[in-house]
Amino acid sequence: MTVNTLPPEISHNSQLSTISVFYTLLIPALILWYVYWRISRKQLVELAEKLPGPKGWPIIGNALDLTGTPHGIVNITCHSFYKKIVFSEIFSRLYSHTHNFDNVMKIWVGPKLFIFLTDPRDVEVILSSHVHIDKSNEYRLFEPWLGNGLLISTGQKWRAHRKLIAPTFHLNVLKGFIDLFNANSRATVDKLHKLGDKTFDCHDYMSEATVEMLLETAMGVSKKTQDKSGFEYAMAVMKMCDILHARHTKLWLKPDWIFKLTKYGDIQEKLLDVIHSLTRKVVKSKMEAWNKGIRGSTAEVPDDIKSNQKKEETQAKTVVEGVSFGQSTGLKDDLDVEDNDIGEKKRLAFLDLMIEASQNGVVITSEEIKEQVDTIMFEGHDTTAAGSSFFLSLMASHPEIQERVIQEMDEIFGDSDRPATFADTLEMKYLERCLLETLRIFPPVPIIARQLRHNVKLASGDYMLPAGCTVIVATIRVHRRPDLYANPEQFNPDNFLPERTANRHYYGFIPFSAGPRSCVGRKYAMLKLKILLSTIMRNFRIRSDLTEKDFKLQSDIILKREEDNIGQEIDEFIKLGMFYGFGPIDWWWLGQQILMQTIKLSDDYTKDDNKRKTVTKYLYGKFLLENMNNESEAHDYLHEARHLATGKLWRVRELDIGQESVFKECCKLLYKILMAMGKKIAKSDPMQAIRLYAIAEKHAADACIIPEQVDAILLQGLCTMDTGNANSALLMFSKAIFFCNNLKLTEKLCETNIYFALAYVKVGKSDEAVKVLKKLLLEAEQNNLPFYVAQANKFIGEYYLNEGKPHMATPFLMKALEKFHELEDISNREQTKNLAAISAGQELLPKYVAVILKCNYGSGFENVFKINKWKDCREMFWDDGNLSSNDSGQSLIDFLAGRITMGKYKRTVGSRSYADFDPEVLRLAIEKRRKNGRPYRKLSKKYGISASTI
Ligand code: HEM
Repeated sequence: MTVNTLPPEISHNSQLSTISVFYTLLIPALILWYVYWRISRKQLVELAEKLPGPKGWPIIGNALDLTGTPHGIVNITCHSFYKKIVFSEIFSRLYSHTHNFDNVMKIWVGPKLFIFLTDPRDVEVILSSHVHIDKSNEYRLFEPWLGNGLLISTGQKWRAHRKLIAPTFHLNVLKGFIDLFNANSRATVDKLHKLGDKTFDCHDYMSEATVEMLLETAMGVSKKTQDKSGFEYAMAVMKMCDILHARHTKLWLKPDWIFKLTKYGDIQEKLLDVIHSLTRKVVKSKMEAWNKGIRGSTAEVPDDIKSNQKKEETQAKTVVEGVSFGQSTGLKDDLDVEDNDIGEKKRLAFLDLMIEASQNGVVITSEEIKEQVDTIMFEGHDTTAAGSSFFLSLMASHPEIQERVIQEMDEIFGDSDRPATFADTLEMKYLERCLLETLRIFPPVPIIARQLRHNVKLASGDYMLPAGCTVIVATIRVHRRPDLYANPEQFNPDNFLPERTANRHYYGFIPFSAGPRSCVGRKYAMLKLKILLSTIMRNFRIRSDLTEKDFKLQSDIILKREEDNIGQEIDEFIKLGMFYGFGPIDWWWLGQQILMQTIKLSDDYTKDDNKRKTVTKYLYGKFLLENMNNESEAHDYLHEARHLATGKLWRVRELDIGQESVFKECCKLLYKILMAMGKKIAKSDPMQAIRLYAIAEKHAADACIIPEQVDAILLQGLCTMDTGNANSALLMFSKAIFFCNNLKLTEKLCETNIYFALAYVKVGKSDEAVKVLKKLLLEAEQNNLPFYVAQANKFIGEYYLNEGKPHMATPFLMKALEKFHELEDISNREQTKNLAAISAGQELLPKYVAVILKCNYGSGFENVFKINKWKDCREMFWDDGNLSSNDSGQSLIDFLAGRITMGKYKRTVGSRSYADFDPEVLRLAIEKRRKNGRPYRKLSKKYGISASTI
């Protein structure tokens, strides 16, 4: 041991000096690193200095602009039109910076240089190039999810796979999907009808619909391939996007090793499990169909929709150009190749083609297929879900425009509810303009990032972008340029009148990007959106309490609308309810009122997948149980909360509740309630108690509380024994033993073994019981569990006593007595003392009787007392003690009385039972007779000891 002999102030000073040495070394090290970095990246730094951008700090640059909450709200005013748009904090900071710089803006985030482009001429330089196709490092975070799929890959791999995949989204392939688009759109409308007049978040429904359509079309499998709806997958994708967004904005989360140590790492793993399990199922199911010779989608199309297929096929040669399918007028890419360029073989849908390619050669491996399926599932669903949700929101906030869309639908379809055909989609001119305008004002992919390997000269001015920087094409800013769109912040479908689009720069509208790395799914997206949205508009009028200026945008990977205020309000209520209901102040009645109101408020709130509703019901159930002792009502609330939380990964930690998951917490409380209910009725109605314990057991298993699960099994076993079915009880106890052994629950194992032995006794297998007890004794001794050592000894002793082998019983009982005494377990100690006394007594009894028989006639009893006195306190055998006053005689009587009280161990001597002795009477009688000088004879006779024998 070392002793610090320095006085405290000296020790403190030495700590200070260590810290100051550290800083003295750190600061020059940082300066040196900075100088080295500037020299090694001289060209990058010099070219960057010529670019405009907001002022930053030394070393960290503008990194502070990227801190803050992605969901925090600030109001900003756009420079020219004074129209308020509410964006999230980071998003709005960057967005407003871009207004201060005309076409180009640079920011430094530590050593990383980002350059934002907003001029379509510059955007063209980057996007039309076959050289600048590398994605920026930020896309690396997608890798655990999307692998090296089309979105992320580069170089030869990207080129080869793009060539393979692009034709699978050719218009002629897409026309074959129309029936499925119609069928799924109808299914969505049916779901919406069921909601009646309720307000709901359309994004959830759009997400589910787009996932299911992708599965049935591009993947060619039935949506029934997965057990659950597309909703679960869509929610997992949304949460994954939140995590990726957090990693983009919280710089310390970027290194993988730190990320994995955080809660985000854990959550990501679980989400990827949900996502990848769907992909695996999809590929497996398609592979099986392929091996059976089935090509095309295996999804079923209802008959009334199928009937249009023939008519559609005759229109297959229609060639469509222009904005109808998302491309700017005049631009062509690899998706726009003519029909004749596509051989019959290439006109397979996406996953069919992938599987064929993997079987016919080395073009693509099965791992690569999985990566591409993940990529298409993500890119194809979240983007269209966002686009369609924005469309519906805008319809609601512009009723006059909505009416024009509905009017167009009436003109095309009249009163018929027939499914839409491809020709119909070409007729939907106004809806199409509304859709394009939606994608302009709220582009689902708001920015595109590329890594530059070479210097690039810009077209808009005398600027050079240095190799090594990240270029960001700020689509959302390009789309809101006043020189391209009059009143750019205004939703105006006429921006896409043919005469206006014809005069606009090709790269002034790029929701799907453009050039060689443009979106492969743009035609697919447009066709699907037209069918889905037209079906909805033919069935509903959309209303919303929000106007466009209330929209809050989330600076996410995919642009989305922020959560509304109701969710936040419920969160606040929950916190208040918890504070008053469970807090330190005794205001539970206020807590109860708040929780009851929160239940009402959250009952109709379904857009968070019922999370808040579930949490509130859970809290109220807990309140009723803990504060009101109202088990049955608490049970109902908790049961409902548990049901709603089943299969959900909700962490209630965000709401400061601090449990692992609502589901598990509900199960724990339900377990408690059912066990308590069971115990209350176990005596009067053991059958019902068994049922309650069985449900409690299931809850304990769900909550992963195994010792509690074992308790529930033990109680089932005990009740089963009470019903006289000891054989079933044995089975239950062996189940409990199995759990205890597996999980090394030694103490529980000991307890269970005691019940196990008891059940053996009940079925008449006492020898088995004693084997179990001996094993238990060993186990308890090895694990130093004195209570179970005592219990085992006691029961083994009792067993031998019952067997009529007191000489074997006594050592065990004496050991048990000693242990209970040490443990100060009074009740067990007293019981064991009696047993030990009986056992020892039984051992000695024949000897006592023999001695009495040997004693002479007149003093038989006196001698018995003397023997006993000698046994207890080693008094001289020949000393004539005073029987009436000392306790030696009393101890014999007690001994006899002990046997009498223990009843079950009673033995008879001669013709009389010891049970007939009244110790007090006996003592007084002996005393009296002795004093009268007529000792013992009659008394002996009275108590059945015959005079002749004596
Ligand atoms: C409204 C709907 C959609 C929008 C706004 C959209 C937008 C975009 C954008 C802007 C890019 C370029 C991203 C970048 O370079 O960082 C892109 C790429 C991509 N999109 Fe889409 N997309 C949509 C729908 C779809 C659909 C439905 C699919 C598939 C079925 C799809 C598949 C892809 C793929 C695979 C890429 C990567 C292409 C490559 O790098 O070669 N997208 N999308």
